[in-house]
Amino acid sequence: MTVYKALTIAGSDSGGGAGIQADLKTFQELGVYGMSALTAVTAQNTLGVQGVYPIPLQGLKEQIDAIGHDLGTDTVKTGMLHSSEVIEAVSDKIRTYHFQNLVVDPVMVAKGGAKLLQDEAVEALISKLIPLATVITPNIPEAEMITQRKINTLEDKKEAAKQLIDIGAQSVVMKGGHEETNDVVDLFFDGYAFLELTSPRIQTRHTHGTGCTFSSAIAAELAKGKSLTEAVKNGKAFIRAAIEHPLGIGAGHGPTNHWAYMEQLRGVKR
Ligand SMILES: Nc1ncnc2c1ncn2[C@@H]1O[C@H](COP(=O)(O)OP(=O)(O)O)[C@@H](O)[C@H]1O
Ligand SMILES: Cc1ncc(COP(=O)(O)O)c(N)n1
Repeated sequence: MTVYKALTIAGSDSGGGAGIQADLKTFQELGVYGMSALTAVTAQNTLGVQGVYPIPLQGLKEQIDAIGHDLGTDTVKTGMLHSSEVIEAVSDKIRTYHFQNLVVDPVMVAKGGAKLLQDEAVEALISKLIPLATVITPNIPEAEMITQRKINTLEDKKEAAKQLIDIGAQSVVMKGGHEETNDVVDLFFDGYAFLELTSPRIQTRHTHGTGCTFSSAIAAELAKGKSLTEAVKNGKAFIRAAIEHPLGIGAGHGPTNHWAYMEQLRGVKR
């Protein structure tokens, strides 16, 4: 049996909708063996983030070493990295172990407004991590922060995507969840051609962890050897199903449904 492996380097969400919990659920659903290196523990639920507790840097490094020395991985996904020290340590480890297929979700702010990345860490993201990325998956505010340009039109999105490639990413998916259009358009750019991934905008408040889930689905598909374009298309199908069939739990921004995509493929009704 071939076992495909994926490592998430991200924060813990006690509420289970975002962070490493969302990542590991997504890996599992897509048939990939999930591993994790925790950057921080958050006390969090559908109402917001109540606390952020960074893991000591040495503890984070040892978690990645533990995987690098023994199990190895077919893909790495990064989420909440919190500080420039963490970004530098993670970039060093990725280079040391020659980890392939890096999906960088440049998490900055939680849906409720809590800061998950310190402002001064954006510089480290640009100089250390983005140049290693196979694909980077910013939402519009994150892309604006990294490129220092306002993004309003499709042309703006394309220019920002080109800038992210110039910084060193191999490809970009600029996510359209934060726009106000009828359809959600995620723009994929591999440095050569643009591909618009369009789906109807679902009217829902249950969007906690959408970015984490989407980037993990892409990472899982890359681990299985799918091409970048296939991985991004399948990732979009995974998150679309997860948003379309929310679990309806929690009083605030509830989690997405990580079972929905595979249940849809298997024709299962919950
Ligand atoms: N209301 C929605 N309807 C359909 N798809 C959505 C919706 N909101 C987000 N998505 C999808 O979820 C993924 C994450 O998008 P986005 O919300 O922009 O990222 P983030 O969670 O990082 O802020 C994207 O693939 C986007 O297309
Ligand atoms: C630990 C952690 N990591 C990431 C997010 C971002 O979530 P989203 O995917 O909704 O942007 C979060 N709320 N908590």
